[in-house]
Amino acid sequence: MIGNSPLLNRAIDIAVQVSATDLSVLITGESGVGKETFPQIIHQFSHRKHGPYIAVNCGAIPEGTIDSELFGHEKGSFTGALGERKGYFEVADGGTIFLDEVGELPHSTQVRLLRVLEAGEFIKVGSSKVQKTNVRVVAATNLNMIEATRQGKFREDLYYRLNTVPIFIPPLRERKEDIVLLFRKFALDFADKYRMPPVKLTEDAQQILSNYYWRGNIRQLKNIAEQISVIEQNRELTGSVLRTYLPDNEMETLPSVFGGIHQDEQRSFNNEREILYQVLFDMRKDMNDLKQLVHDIIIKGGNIDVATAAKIEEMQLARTQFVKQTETTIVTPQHQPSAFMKANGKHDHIEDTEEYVEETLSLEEVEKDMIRKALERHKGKRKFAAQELGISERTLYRKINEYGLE
Ligand SMILES: Nc1ncnc2c1ncn2[C@@H]1O[C@H](COP(=O)(O)OP(=O)(O)OP(=O)(O)O)[C@@H](O)[C@H]1O
Repeated sequence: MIGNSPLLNRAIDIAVQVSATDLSVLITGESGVGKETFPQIIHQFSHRKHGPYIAVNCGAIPEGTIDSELFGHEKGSFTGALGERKGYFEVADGGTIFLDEVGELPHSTQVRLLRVLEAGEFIKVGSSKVQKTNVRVVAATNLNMIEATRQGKFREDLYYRLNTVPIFIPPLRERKEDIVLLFRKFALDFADKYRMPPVKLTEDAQQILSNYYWRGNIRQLKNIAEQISVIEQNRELTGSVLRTYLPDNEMETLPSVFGGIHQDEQRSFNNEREILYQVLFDMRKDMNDLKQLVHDIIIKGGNIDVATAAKIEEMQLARTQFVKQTETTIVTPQHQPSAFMKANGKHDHIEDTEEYVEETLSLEEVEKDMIRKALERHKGKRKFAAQELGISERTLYRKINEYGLE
């Protein structure tokens, strides 16, 4: 865990102290501050460290199945319950369970959870037999739980039971001294991952980085460190280049405006950069697919069978469609050269693409497309898709529902 600010150290101290007890802990803090590391510290420093540790993202499990996931079910207790199943509370007996996004739990599950916390008892879905379990619960949320209890979304008794020991993880902007340290660590990690020299920050870039608002906290910082590590040729990052990576909606918190670029143009520039970034990743994937294809063809003695031919055609089609989408997205409706195009001297190209203007994709469509592709790339695994997209699993879950991508 990187960081040395007094507020972070205090949170770590509390986690270590409380680990020796079996008290419930509620970790709060904005999204992306690093809450997930704390239950692991608590588990590792506790007498339960040789027992199981199970992390559950309550916000990512559909309401209809969460009781069964947490507490198990009996055979035939609902359609599709073909066999008996153990829940996490049974499996984690003797260990620790981490309930992330605990504020998202439905009411029926809150009742069951309260019973486990108070009596160490639970009942499987479809059963009448009371079972015992000895599990330490650590929960986390980025919601205002007092407000949630006031609005009746979260049971007050459960909130106080969970909140026996509260640990607050401060947002990144309140531990400025950690920002450059974290960036260096991520720059080294990504240099290793992409086999490139690490990006280094000039003095003014360090200042800008430290004074930025970081609404998405460490997750956002990590995401930006990755973008920079992949895209920037010059491995010494200056303040003016860094600014182009920081979303403009938080730019007012920076000491000065961009070198003469208008806000709308900057917004458009940022959207385009994200799309180009996506193109780079897609191209890398295509390269790997191609290498695999060539390898398969060589193994088959140079013969291309029907399946391989179909795969090649599919790849060509996907690439043509993506290039077309990308082109239409970066053409502004008023036929104006965008900031990116100006910067790259591609003004002529825009005036030649009138027929594309009507097809311009909305940001929502682009977002939907990116989410669909990320899910495909990770074979439906939301955790990895969310990581690639730089959003939380809960946000991804919400967007999947919103866009009907199930
Ligand atoms: N101190 C740290 N040092 C290095 N990496 C960190 C640190 N804290 C967090 N991270 C990284 O930042 C990212 C976000 O952290 P994490 O998922 O724990 O945030 P969170 O507070 O649980 O967010 P959410 O509420 O959205 O689930 C992760 O990739 C994590 O590995």
